[in-house]
Amino acid sequence: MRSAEPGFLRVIGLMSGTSLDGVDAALIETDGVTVGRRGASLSLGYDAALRQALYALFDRASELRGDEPELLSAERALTDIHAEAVRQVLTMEGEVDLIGFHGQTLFHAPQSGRTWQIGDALRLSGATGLPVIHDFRSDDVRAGGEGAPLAPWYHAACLAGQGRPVAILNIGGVANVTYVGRDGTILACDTGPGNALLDDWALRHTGVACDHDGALARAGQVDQARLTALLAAPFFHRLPPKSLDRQAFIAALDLLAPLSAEDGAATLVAFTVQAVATTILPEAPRAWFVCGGGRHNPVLMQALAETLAGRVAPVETLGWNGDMVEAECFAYLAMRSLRGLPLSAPGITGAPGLFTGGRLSAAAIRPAPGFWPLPSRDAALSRDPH
Ligand SMILES: Nc1ncnc2c1ncn2[C@@H]1O[C@H](COP(=O)(O)OP(=O)(O)OP(=O)(O)O)[C@@H](O)[C@H]1O
Ligand SMILES: CC(=O)N[C@H]1[C@@H]2OC[C@@H](O2)[C@@H](O)[C@@H]1O[C@H](C)C(=O)O
Repeated sequence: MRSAEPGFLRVIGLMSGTSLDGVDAALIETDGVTVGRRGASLSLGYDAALRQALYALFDRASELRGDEPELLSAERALTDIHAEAVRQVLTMEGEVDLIGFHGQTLFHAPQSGRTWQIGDALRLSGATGLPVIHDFRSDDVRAGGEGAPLAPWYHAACLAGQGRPVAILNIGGVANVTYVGRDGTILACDTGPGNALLDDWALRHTGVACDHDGALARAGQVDQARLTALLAAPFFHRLPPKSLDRQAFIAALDLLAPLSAEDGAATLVAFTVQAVATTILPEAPRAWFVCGGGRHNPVLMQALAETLAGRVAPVETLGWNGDMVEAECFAYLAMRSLRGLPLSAPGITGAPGLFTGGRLSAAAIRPAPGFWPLPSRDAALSRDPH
């Protein structure tokens, strides 16, 4: 079925985040400016073998050339899970026009001019018969930006009528915030760790890569001296925009190693929360709406509510699906890329202007009627509120 809205395409966004838990897929209808109907969505978990293969690649990502057999084999497996996710959405939704494929970030070092998301877009296009936009971050980094976060474009497009200043806080493997000021100015950055360190800590101590419902952290005490040491890192004194690699604070696990499983988990939760609280924003947000897997952790949510000045609530309060915001975001960004609309902005990624980004891969595509020709870039830009 075609999108009912003229100029809108039906786009599947695919996100596999830094938590390494799997891939999220979500369909939205959009023209890259306005968000229309949200359609089917689902998550497919990585199996243990793929998760381990990816984790092993993280550890040596900065030295990889890109043609190592174990890298290529993980990339194929990763791509095929994404193709399966698309197939399942197609079964529920019928005709779709475009895919936005984030890929798995292996390495993110914008200060060295590199950000690297693996995933074979041409293979995905061939497997699904759909055009695929991918590699969303490289152009921004080449232009001098952080390459992340990119979700603020989507957060801002979805916010409507909330009292400002307002913040959307995503707590994934890494945490990031979108701040919208009184005058609508958008400022964004990664705030610090999200769940990734806590997942690694839980895996080490319990064999399960998640402190489910905060059970460990709830039973522990924060080690204030170690927390202070962690928060002394220069990152927390930098102004936004700024971004992080998943492994940026991995040494925290060694610092906390002498602690019990419970105290270490409590300290890591406090680390995530204090990192958010110390993020330098123009004004304290009146409300923080939280998305990403961290909002399922009640101990983390309670600590955020006790620490932040404004109201703290899950994005479900706004009628959003907090598990699918990032997948929807990459559908939205794919449409923006297709139309040549900006993905970069000074307040979001620190790029020195407004730039588009992303690449189109199309193998054996069956474009839906009306897909070509695209709306003109100039017409799109003149209607873009950002
Ligand atoms: N019930 C729960 N209790 C505690 N933590 C949970 C629960 N459910 C999910 N999580 C956390 O959420 C994480 C997944 O979050 P999410 O899917 O937002 O991450 P991601 O998309 O990989 O990250 P990123 O935003 O960095 O790309 C899990 O790894 C886990 O730590
Ligand atoms: C390099 C990279 O993959 N960064 C991710 C990661 O996960 C959360 C945070 O760090 C954010 O900066 C970004 O993802 C979201 C979707 C973004 O670009 O907005």
